[in-house]
Amino acid sequence: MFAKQDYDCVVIGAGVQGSFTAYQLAKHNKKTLLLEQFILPHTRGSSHGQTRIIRRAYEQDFYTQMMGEGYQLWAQLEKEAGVTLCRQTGLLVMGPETSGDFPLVKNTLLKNKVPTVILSRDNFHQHIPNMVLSEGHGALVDQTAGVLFADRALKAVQDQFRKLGGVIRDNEKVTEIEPGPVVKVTTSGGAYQARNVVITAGPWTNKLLAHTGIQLPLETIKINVCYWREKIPGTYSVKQRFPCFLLTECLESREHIYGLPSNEYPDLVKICYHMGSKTDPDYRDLQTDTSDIDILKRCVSRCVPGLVPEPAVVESCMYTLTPDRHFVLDYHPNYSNIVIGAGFSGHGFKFGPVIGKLLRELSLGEEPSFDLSPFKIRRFQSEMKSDL
Ligand SMILES: Cc1cc2nc3c(=O)[nH]c(=O)nc-3n(C[C@H](O)[C@H](O)[C@H](O)COP(=O)(O)OP(=O)(O)OC[C@H]3O[C@@H](n4cnc5c(N)ncnc54)[C@H](O)[C@@H]3O)c2cc1C
Ligand SMILES: O=C(O)[C@@H]1CCCCN1
Repeated sequence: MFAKQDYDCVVIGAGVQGSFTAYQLAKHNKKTLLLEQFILPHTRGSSHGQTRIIRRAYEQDFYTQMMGEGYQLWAQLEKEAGVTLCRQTGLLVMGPETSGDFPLVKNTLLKNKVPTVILSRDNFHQHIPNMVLSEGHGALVDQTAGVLFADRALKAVQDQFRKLGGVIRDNEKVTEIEPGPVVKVTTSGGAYQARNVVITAGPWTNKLLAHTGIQLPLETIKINVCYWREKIPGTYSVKQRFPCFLLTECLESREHIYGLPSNEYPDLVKICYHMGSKTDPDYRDLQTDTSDIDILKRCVSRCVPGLVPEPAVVESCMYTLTPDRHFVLDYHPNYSNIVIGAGFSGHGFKFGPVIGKLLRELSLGEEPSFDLSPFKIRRFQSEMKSDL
């Protein structure tokens, strides 16, 4: 057996949430180990890829308010690391004007005084050329929104963590967790113990929680990340100040469809369906359902006519969904020195710096900076009777 190495805190999983949590713990002078099953960087979880949307446009006040601090913390990391991680583009939100999510988002933005432009049918084309606003749909722009450079951000926060004295061990899969006043963590390459453990294992969360006697109602789905070619190069480019966009629902779909201006791959616009089919994270590519791509083709053809309605590039990513699509940020129900950050339901990246801070606060027994009641495990009581 390996001799056990002592840490104040072990964080399991070096995606965006684990990396920011480890960074926050190291910043607070905790001797911290960040464990990752794959060699970094990797493309097997939820945090890889060039871009993500950052926005304050949400149906719920609590997310809009959390992002108030989110932007400040992203700017702080940019300053510390000396790299650009965000580019402001605005987010165009479109959807049925008086039902579903659109009026909720509009209300949250106005209530929280987020810089927002409400577009009318008359001035829509002047602001947003080459896109179609469907009959009965409203449109607005969250001006604070933009693109986050995801891969660059992950590297930046991991580098800062190391600079603070943190240790990252990649290519080490956690194979056992033994709860207790001191938690013992065994990996494929070593054995560690710590007063506190944080589990941020993304799609693998339930596989890890199995070692601690509980299962959460999480579902992992595969997302087909589609890039669509501009018929005329540059039409939807970030350089032309084309915004990110979010269709709350449309003729082709009741799920959200979202897009980012062409940027990371020349002349290709990323447009995805905010749903996918169930998958086991260890067998992601055996999930070959493409019904989402068929929906996207029809929607792109109608609403974004300057794109070739056939994806030129398809990459893969995963969401870990909770039943209500809100995160899990809580103590383990049976062990107060194990904290869980999971179920980011396809919208967690932008919150990375805030989640890191909140999980650090929970882990160190501090008062959380935001009300965490929407994120408690207790809300799943009916789904997980036997475990609670
Ligand atoms: C296509 C797509 C588009 C998205 N768009 C947006 C967006 O525009 N804006 C936004 O805010 N969010 C977006 N998201 C969501 C966001 O990317 C995720 O919420 C976030 O990346 C989740 O991070 P995580 O750290 O929880 O999970 P992961 O990134 O999956 O990290 C978990 C890590 O734990 C490791 N791990 C698991 N088990 C073990 C083990 N036993 N031992 C060691 N390590 C282990 C994994 O290998 C992995 O690296 C999108 C997601 C996808 C897939
Ligand atoms: O979190 C986001 O901002 C995007 C919006 C649409 C769905 C995917 N995630």
